[in-house]
Amino acid sequence: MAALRTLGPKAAAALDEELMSTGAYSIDQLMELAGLAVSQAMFALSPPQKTPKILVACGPGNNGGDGLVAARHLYHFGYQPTMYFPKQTKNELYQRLRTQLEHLKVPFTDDFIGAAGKSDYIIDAIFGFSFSGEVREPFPAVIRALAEGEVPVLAVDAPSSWNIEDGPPKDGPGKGYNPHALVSMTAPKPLVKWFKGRHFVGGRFVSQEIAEKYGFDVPPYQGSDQVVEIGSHGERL
Ligand SMILES: NC(=O)C1=CN([C@@H]2O[C@H](COP(=O)(O)OP(=O)(O)OC[C@H]3O[C@@H](n4cnc5c(N)ncnc54)[C@H](O)[C@@H]3O)[C@@H](O)[C@H]2O)[C@H](O)CC1
Ligand SMILES: [K+]
Repeated sequence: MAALRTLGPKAAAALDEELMSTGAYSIDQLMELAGLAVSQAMFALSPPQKTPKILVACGPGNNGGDGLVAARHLYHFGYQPTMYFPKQTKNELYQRLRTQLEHLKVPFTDDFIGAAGKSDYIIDAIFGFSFSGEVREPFPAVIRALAEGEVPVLAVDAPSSWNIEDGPPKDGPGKGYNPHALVSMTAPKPLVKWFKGRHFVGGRFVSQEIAEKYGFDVPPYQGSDQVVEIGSHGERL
């Protein structure tokens, strides 16, 4: 069976714009569905009885927002999430997502490496389709730990530090980073050509008509699932 078609970074950003203008969605709604999909992918990989302690690393953009939402759902599923969210903006949405977690007594840490050593799984919600250039502080040490660590990682939309079109970096902190699992948002990005792990697609909010306009496929979601597992490179299973 043919692989699901990929969505490049420019088209992914344009799709987001369209969903939030003529599509009449708010960013809160899209992020809620994206984060719920991340939490369902985590549950499909390993339930809270097996891997209770999840470290969620959040970057400064919407990829990080997906991580904040996912952590709240994971808490309600019975996991014990811990947050690493070093670059916080004054953006009101992110402050609300943080407050929601604080009300659940979900801890925030500045010590990624220390927390990683005590975790059963890590969610990489650092950078998504708007990542470019060299990894800037404070993230190089975090990316290096993801690349070298033994704790399995679920990456949100992209393994952070990978070029969205050209895949894994040949040097720098992300060299050798190939996470255990990936959940692509809306559609796989071109970088999946180099991905080797378990692969899910989520973000169940796009019509066939919109998918055709942007040249990607709506994956075969089953029942009320927010994610569907596909092959590493986007093959339909
Ligand atoms: N339609 C969907 O599927 C949706 C996906 N969502 C998620 O949103 C991200 C894309 O979010 P965006 O805010 O555009 O950008 P990122 O989070 O990828 O990153 C921007 C953020 O990172 C900083 N940055 C960029 N490059 C670097 C660097 N080299 N070093 C350090 N920092 C860097 C930049 O300054 C910004 O602050 C997508 O992947 C999905 O996960 C939405 O949640 C909902 C709709
Ligand atoms: K990521």
